[in-house]
Amino acid sequence: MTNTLLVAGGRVLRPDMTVERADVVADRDTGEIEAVGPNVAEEYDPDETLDAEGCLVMPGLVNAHTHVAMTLLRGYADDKPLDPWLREDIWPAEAALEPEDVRAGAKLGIVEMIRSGTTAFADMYFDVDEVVAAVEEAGVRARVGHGVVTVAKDDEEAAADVEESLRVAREFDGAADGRVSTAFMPHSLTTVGEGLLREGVETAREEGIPVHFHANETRDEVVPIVEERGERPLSYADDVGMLEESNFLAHGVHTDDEEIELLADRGAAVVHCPASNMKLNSGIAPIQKMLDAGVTVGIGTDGAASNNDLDMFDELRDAAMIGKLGADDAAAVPAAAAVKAATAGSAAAIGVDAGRIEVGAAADVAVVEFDAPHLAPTHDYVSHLAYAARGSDVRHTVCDGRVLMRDREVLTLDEERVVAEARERAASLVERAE
Ligand SMILES: CSC[C@H]1O[C@@H](n2cnc3c(O)ncnc32)[C@H](O)[C@@H]1O
Ligand SMILES: [Zn+2]
Repeated sequence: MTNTLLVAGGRVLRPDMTVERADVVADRDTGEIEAVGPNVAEEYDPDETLDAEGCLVMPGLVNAHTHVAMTLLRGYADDKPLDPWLREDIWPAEAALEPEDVRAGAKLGIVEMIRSGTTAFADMYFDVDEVVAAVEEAGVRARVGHGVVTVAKDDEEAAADVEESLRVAREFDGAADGRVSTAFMPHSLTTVGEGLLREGVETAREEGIPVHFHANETRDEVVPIVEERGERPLSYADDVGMLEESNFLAHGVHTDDEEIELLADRGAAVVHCPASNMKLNSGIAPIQKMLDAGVTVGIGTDGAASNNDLDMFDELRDAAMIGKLGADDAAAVPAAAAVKAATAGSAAAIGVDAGRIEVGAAADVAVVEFDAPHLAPTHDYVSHLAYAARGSDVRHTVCDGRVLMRDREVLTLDEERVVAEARERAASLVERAE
């Protein structure tokens, strides 16, 4: 007998963005969706049932680029562009981080994500064992990695940082019953020196470890690469071997047409972070052009210090809105494209078999309640997901067939304690940093 979870009585968002009345059955032993259909509930005697009456059952959202523990620095430094923000505020504060801070910040971020229907995320940070422990306890899915920065380090320290990222990628792959996967994560093309970047990427390729990095985020980052190397950043990344199909880069704001073709040709994915790009005034990524070229596009929040929340509903609305401004075309990045990017696109980008309600896919589900005034009337469910719904409309969240939030109560973490601990750790972190 299989151990099953039934999500009953709702409407289901299918991979082609159509919506139908259907029940969803998850096999909790395999963590996969076992059945989807209008009358499948009759065939099962489920171990657990979630009521989805008046709700839309959609794939759990996938936050394809974040620094989850940066929730501790939410609101710590605002209203600056990327470079001074990192150098004057964020990096000095992060230098004072203790492993317990990373655990507390990660738990806070994960609670926020579970509450807003996110079931998987990709994370680049430090003290990755603490992030993994938080993921394990919370029941979500994540691709994690240690972010490498070699600038301002001596040769020995720099090489050790690369080695640490590879070690982390080897050690934690498959942790938390397979819900954790890993990547080698050089921070960016300008913050990691060429020699070590090439060595690290080559080792990662040899061992089948994906690579995740920030790229083409600001004009200030692109210009020196072009001036020093006489080539565009993604041409350099390609030469280093960073545009393989399993690899994914965050931002891609200042990406020209040739670089878009290169991405499409090589198969590396782009994770669009519209809120962070707006807040740091980094620019507008050419997302519609990327979609037209066949590039895999996912969506991420980036860290909570440049967003300032981890709500993927905000993010997919921002993606749809700013996509129109960037393309100077109201038809660009339509609702369905944004929803696809935040689900199947993000899942493909980070390499998890989720992001779609389909038999055999991971049983990662968000059940969104549609009875709030801001969702009435409901002419079009997909339109509402992109332009009107909020994270707080999520009623239940399921990952790997396990209920993480039922009727807006997070079951796997003690929300009050998580928030209190994060407040305490953030206060002492900031004291230590000043
Ligand atoms: C070395 S771990 C990751 C590193 O990235 C920093 N970070 C946060 N947001 C951004 C961003 O938008 N671009 C580049 N780097 C960013 C974070 O503070 C960590 O130091
Ligand atoms: Zn980032």
